[in-house]
Amino acid sequence: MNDTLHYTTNEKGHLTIAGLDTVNLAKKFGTPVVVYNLELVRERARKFKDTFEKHGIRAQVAYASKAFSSIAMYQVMKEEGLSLDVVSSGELYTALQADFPVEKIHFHGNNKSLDELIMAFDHEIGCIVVDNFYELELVKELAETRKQQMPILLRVTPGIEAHTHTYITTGQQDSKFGFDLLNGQADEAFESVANHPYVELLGLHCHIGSQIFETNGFVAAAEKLLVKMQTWSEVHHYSCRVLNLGGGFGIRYTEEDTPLSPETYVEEMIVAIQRLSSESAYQMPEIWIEPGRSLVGDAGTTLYSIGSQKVIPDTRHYISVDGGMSDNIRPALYQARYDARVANRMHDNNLTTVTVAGKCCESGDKLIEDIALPKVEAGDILAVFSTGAYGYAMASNYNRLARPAVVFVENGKARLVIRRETLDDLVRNDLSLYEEGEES
Ligand SMILES: Cc1ncc(COP(=O)(O)O)c(C=O)c1O
Ligand SMILES: N[C@@H](CCCC[NH3+])C(=O)O
Repeated sequence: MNDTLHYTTNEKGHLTIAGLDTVNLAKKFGTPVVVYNLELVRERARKFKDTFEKHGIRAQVAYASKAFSSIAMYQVMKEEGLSLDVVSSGELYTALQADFPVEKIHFHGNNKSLDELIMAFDHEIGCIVVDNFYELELVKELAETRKQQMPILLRVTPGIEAHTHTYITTGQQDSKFGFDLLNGQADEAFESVANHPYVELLGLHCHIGSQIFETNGFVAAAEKLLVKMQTWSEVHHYSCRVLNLGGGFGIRYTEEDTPLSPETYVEEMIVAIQRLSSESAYQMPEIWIEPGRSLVGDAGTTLYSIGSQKVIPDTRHYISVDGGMSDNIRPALYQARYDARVANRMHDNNLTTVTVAGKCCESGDKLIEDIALPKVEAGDILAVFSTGAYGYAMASNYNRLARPAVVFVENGKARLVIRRETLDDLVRNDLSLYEEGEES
């Protein structure tokens, strides 16, 4: 992940992804289309996993599938031996459809419904990451009435603010997620569940935020959680065996981003946790992590067709594409920056500054402000990089735009893994006022 953004092109001056000509991909699958370089996804998955193995650390690397949830991506993660973090019955259902091993599924969320919890019990998933007292009581009740074992982690907020956009920090005290570690909530939760006959408390979980480029936040969080686990061990003679530090490992969207490699994040966590546990004579816990963005983010590229242009002299030159905030809400929501190239003009260095606009009826629907691109014409293909995480996953049908197609490329082959929505898909759940229907 340390290398600078690099693009591969072919003899036609076209951008390639995993050896395939993106202009051909756009022709074959239409635009917008999200293309995943699966080779990169697998490489990242292996680097996270192998680093733990190399150091002989018991670990689970769970793909945080909110970043991009699809049957095919779950199958890839299964092939790579990863675990899976799901946050809804929808993601759990997708995992079941992908035949993902249930014992490696971890269920997150700050407001899981009773039905969702029952689904988790029915399918005997690996663990529920309990977020609050209401959920804890539901889980205990279900486990008792069903006389069924359920492993859990307690999600805690360690009071650490990661250096990232405020909407995507989660570990600080004022957060909707988790039991507060400092004000006694975590202790209260522990006491209500430790030594429960059916609910097995595996350990603690925290997630300090997303798109983080340094390791000290993870180390500080590990320390806070370990100190708590050690206290419970001393006071209550209860040993937690799992320390889950969540996800949040940053990726490169533009040249300004400076991500660390998966090996660095993992190694620094291991060193810190080994040091902390040996200092406190606490047994070395299993380390679980939940990367989302860093597994699929920069492996994804969205190909758009360029349509209209508008030049406002001395002000701005807009070029518009056939998607926008409906397939990538991140620029509008977080002021996220992206990089792009004109896929069929990779060798054209006669650049001009433009703003890439989407096609939604919102002035704020700008995918990239002020980017240097060659002069373009209608029908050119714009490739926006690093759209693989929280792009398709957060897509909407705003303005009744259809969600794009998704394609995986690997070993010189492209495979459609999510069909483009059709106009019929868009009205599938609509009911006519004039048909016989349910009365209220
Ligand atoms: C609990 C939890 N785990 C993992 C993740 C994945 O984060 P990222 O995609 O930044 O790795 C998130 C999202 O931020 C999360 O809320
Ligand atoms: N959706 C956010 C990340 C939130 C992660 C979930 N806790 C993003 O696009 O960056």
